[in-house]
Amino acid sequence: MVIFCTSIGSGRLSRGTIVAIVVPTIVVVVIIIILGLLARRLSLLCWRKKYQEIDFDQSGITTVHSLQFDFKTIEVATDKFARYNKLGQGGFGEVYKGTLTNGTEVAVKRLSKTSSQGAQEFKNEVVVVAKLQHRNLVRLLGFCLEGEEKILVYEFVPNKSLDYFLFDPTKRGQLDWKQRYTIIGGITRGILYLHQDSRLTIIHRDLKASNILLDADMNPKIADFGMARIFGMDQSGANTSRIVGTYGYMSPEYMIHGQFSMKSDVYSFGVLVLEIICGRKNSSFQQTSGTTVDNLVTYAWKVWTDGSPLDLLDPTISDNYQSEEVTRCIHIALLCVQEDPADRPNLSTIMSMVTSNTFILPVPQPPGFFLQNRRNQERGLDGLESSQSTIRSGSQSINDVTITDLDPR
Ligand SMILES: Nc1ncnc2c1ncn2[C@@H]1O[C@H](COP(=O)(O)OP(=O)(O)OP(=O)(O)O)[C@@H](O)[C@H]1O
Repeated sequence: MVIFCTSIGSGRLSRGTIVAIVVPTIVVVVIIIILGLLARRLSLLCWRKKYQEIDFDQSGITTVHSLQFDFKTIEVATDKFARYNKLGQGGFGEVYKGTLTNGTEVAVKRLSKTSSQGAQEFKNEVVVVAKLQHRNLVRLLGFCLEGEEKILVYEFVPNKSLDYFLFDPTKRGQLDWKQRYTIIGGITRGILYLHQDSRLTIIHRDLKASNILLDADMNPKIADFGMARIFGMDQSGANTSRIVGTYGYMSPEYMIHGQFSMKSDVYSFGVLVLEIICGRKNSSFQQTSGTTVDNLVTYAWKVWTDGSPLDLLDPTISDNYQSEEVTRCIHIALLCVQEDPADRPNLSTIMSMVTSNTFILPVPQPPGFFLQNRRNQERGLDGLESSQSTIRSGSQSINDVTITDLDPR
């Protein structure tokens, strides 16, 4: 450049030479500037796209694409659904543990192939359910839909389910009262979110100990809350001719008349709380005194009215509990299992009852199945509520039972 300038200054370069050098230089500089501007514009565009995606997410629009896993990814994660990865088998299909390539552990639910629901509807439901986020709910991370395969991918919850501890004679000793009380609080928060705090009203319809998973710190996470939606099981009304749920946890009006509502979930919650307190399964609970045989709910009512509620407490819980807390939980459970759904508290009231010891609890009315149970005993139908089997409706059912099949009257 110095030579070039000196040459011009000394007048040694011809006009043609100057043009031949300067013009290409200017062209190159202009091209560099244009490319720089383009690059800047491009990065701005990318940034805006990213921003819009985040914004979309916050406004409630999640793309189906972002939730979709391809079958190959699932196969790799589960080592082709290897037996050693199998976590268990539920009414909807088999569940496997998987590890994604980024190290995230997932639970993969391979749904039975008989669902009648269409692919688009299935995807829509997954998008809706994946939006539900609460620390006491098992998070649905995505799905896979390829050929006949319908797969749901959940966050992996490491400590198995509540029934695994609660109903095992040795393991239930690992759950002290403090933990059980925390678990009751967490389940309450989870159902409150499903019923009232999310943008949807979700009635679980199958609340039970095996659907409560425990995380690394033994905090409860409700599982399977979206299954009914995902399967599109006759969900639109408050009455159904088909019943899904598990005997023993189902409210009388739901089991007998097919009427489900948030109050039928409240009933199941009440049964679950009683199980957590006594460490025994509702379905196998039998307490005989004289000629009467009580199930868990009727026994809880009996000890309550006798003024000895602590008789219900799991004997593996030694002295390390506050009797007012236990009594209060039994009281709340009895309010939840009352015969008339209108008498049962809603979840926000239950939340206040569980968290505040100054909240005045009303006097409970007799529980559902209390009178029913007495009638059944007289008529030799006692085993009716003792089966723990799950009932599913729809084409994927294992026990497709209609109301008339169940009506004990
Ligand atoms: N997200 C998860 N993380 C870890 N384990 C899970 C997860 N989801 C399910 N499991 C385990 O997989 C097994 C089967 O679960 P699934 O929910 O399909 O059936 P279930 O609750 O046992 O029965 P049902 O279908 O009658 O409700 C259970 O042992 C459960 O603990």
